[in-house]
Amino acid sequence: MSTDQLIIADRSFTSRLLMGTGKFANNQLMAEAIRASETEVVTVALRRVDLDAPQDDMLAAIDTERILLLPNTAGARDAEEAVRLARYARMAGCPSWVKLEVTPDPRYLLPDPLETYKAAQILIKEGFTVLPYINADPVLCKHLEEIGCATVMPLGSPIGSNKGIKTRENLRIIIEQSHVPVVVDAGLGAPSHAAEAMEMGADAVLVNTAIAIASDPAAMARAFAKAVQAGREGYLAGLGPQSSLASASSPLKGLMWE
Ligand SMILES: CC(=O)[C@@H](O)[C@H](O)COP(=O)(O)O
Repeated sequence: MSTDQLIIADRSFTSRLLMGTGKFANNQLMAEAIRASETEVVTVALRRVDLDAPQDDMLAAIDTERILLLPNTAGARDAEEAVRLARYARMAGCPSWVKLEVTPDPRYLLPDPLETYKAAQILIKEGFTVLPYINADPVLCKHLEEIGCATVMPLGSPIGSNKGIKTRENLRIIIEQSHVPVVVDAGLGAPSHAAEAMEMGADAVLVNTAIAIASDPAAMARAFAKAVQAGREGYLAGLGPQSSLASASSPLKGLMWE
């Protein structure tokens, strides 16, 4: 087993690629992509599945022996709706982990910081392990960490936009300050975006759209997995500093004709 484990709450994971399950053309493509990604955490929108129906095709496609099924509260417009969805998942037998998403505005799907904080407080008191999706706001991240969130999940850019990391400076501060894993979530549209997040020192990334809408989702999932691994290894190896001036790679003194 790799010694470089991602630890979230009381669980450890080898893969640092979390995957969403929306937007796949069918469950078979989704299952193939999940396998190819080697992910160990898959998020599922509570609104999309019937937790009371064990034969629900979508859940059947996920090997829950190996993979943590992380219910998310996608579609919740305020704290009350998010809390209701999380309680429903637990009552239906899901683990007490929840990816908390509160997005009142359907146009940009940006997370509501106040309602997310409020819901996180309630759910943590009720014993949930809470992984909140949030704006890349370093102050909010600190507050969520202080009340006991298991991770922070700041966005790279809006959900489904594929624009990559547009929040780089704030992410840098969040990564520097955080004592819980930082999972860059949303907007990562290409494997290089995921590598960039990992090279910055993010602990993990979450990707859905870019994999689901690729012409070959399984191949794209594999590409993301490699990029996440490469970015992580680059980060651990210690990237050199950037400079606005050039510095020669070969010696400029002692040349043969000198
Ligand atoms: C908050 C949310 O819904 C994201 O987890 C989303 O599923 C992933 O974002 P992308 O679809 O942009 O990869």
